[in-house]
Amino acid sequence: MKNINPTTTTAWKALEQHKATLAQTTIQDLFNQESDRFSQYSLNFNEQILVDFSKNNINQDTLTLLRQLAKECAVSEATEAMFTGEKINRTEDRAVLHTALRNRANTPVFVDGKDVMPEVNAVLAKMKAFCERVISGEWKGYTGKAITDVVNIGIGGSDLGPYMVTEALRPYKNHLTMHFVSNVDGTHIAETLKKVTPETTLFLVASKTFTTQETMTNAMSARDWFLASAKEEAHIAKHFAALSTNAKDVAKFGIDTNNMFEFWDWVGGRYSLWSAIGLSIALSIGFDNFVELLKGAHEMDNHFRTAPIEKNIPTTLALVGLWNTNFLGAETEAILPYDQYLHRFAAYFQQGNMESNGKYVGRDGKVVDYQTGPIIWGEPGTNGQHAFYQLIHQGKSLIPCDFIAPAQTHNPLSDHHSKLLSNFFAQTEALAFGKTKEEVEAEFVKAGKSLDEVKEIVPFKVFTGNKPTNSILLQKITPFTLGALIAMYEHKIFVQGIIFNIYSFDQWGVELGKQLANRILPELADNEKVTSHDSSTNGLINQFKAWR
Ligand SMILES: O=P(O)(O)OC[C@H]1O[C@@](O)(CO)[C@@H](O)[C@@H]1O
Repeated sequence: MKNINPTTTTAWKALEQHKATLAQTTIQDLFNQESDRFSQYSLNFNEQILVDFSKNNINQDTLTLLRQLAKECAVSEATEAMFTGEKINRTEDRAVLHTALRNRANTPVFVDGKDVMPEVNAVLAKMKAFCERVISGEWKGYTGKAITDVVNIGIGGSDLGPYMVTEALRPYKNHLTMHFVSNVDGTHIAETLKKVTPETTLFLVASKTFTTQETMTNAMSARDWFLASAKEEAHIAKHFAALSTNAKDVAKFGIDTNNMFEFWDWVGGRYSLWSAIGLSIALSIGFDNFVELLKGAHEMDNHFRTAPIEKNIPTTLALVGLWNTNFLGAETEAILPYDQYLHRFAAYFQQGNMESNGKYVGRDGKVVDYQTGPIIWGEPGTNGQHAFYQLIHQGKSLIPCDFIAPAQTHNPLSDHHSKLLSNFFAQTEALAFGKTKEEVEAEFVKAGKSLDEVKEIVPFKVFTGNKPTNSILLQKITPFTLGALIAMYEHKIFVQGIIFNIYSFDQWGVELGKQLANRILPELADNEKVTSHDSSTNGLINQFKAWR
């Protein structure tokens, strides 16, 4: 993979110049100039996902320069390197092949000279057989009863993806009740165990490394809780399975390695829902629907790998996003799904984006002098409208937003969906075009007010507009379209990471906190005064000890 500082490219310098030429142009101006702007600045995936990026402060020159930037930063070459198993995760010396997990074409994918597809397919077959046994009731617990509840114990990529997808695809779920435990706060496992019974509960211990403190602690507590009823360790095999790359520690924990669903070090945690980590998804919606999820992602992979840059959806979103952050100064991006089932979608891509591109050191080992990954946040619409949209509309921060909605709802109740979608359409219209002083005054006059009596309130009711948004309209949220949507965002993040010239697939930034927590943990074992830290940390620890 090449090592190119983007700011040294011709395109980046030209974009800096170009920014000045657009500085006085609003989104309203752009729409006035280009009557068919929607058709010029929207793309369609599989006749199932429409991506409208027209409500951004960009014109064709912007896109031309951004595409030139992608080319100068060798995005295509980096894409091929990823798909073909090159070890692009250099600091961990690993390939990055979440795409192989959903490679429904089954074309060979080589890592260290070995085609990984046979083992990928073997694990999928094992997952399928396991799901069929548990869902059908053939799999019995230690008292001979069928499983009714599944508890996924994991954190980060071993939790967020499975949780988000099972929630997003609730319309496809079967009789099994899914639970997700992640936080080491005892409340999380305690509240969950109140809802389940040992004899009908299956625990999935999901951990790529099988060493993560939170997951191991929760798994041990679940094991203790289970054995308090089941008594015999032999019964664990009927109620615990492991999703991991680490067979040694799985066996040490006491889980039968026949109940271990393996994946590999070339699967990043935040890209692992397509792997054995997705077992809870397959148990919840059935293996066939899980395959549909894989198929959707695979189709998006093919699109990303083959579509010309002008039609390439992930690349376009990456470039427009980079324009908003690195040239227009946005520091965050909001993901606003107008679909309650997608209530964990933004949270999922907080890890997906921020753990991938929240880096300050470039691939050359030097500190970069430009913005890298944006802060990702968001909540479902219309709730966000009653919480934080005030700032998006009239605040001083530039907050590009992705609005996502399904044309078809799974719950056609009364006129709910029309109201939801009317808000979805209205928000991007309001953010783009605002409301002028003249329009505000005209409304007051129409209501019988004189301009003199309203002149003080008018400024507060003016909306500048000119706020960039993308609108992503899905025909319907199905396993297939959800898989494509997730893969679309994965590849957007990948393209930005390549242009940022950073390594997107390691996460060294999560290590220091863990290291210091492991140092402090033994200090909490007694009530001795702590003096080994700075005065703040000492003070906090000692007050904790005094109060507990
Ligand atoms: O799956 P595991 O190995 O338990 O890791 C859980 C999560 O912890 C991390 O913060 C890495 O330490 C995430 O990258 C990862 O998804």
